[in-house]
Amino acid sequence: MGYFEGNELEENRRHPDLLIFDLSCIVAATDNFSPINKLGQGGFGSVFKGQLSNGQQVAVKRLSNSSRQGIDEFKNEVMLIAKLQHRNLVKLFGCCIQGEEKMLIYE
Ligand SMILES: Nc1ncnc2c1ncn2[C@@H]1O[C@H](COP(=O)(O)OP(=O)(O)OP(=O)(O)O)[C@@H](O)[C@H]1O
Repeated sequence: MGYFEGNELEENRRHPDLLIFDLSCIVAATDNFSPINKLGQGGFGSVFKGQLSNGQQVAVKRLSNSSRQGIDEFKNEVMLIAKLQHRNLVKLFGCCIQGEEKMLIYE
């Protein structure tokens, strides 16, 4: 929770469905970011297909180390997308921030 403090924590409370995923859970879901599971590549980094232990299919957007995007931009994207829920947009399930790893978990 260290990254989500003050106003951000308040935002997080308004979006109780937004989950903070454990890195080990994402590693297991994507078979350690196996190239076989790669869905595509964006400006932010690679996107991987994954399956959570409960069977839920997810898309994991992994910030590449070479990306210039920092923790502030990452937090902005999480908070912004969380507010942009719409039937025509993929749902943001949550994020994972652990060490150098920053990821967005979408439907
Ligand atoms: N939720 C998802 N489900 C299935 N495939 C996805 C999903 N999100 C992204 N992808 C795949 O990954 C690719 C890259 O997605 P991403 O959103 O990172 O890139 P972008 O929006 O094209 O670029 P940028 O990050 O510069 O805005 C997409 O073109 C798509 O093929």
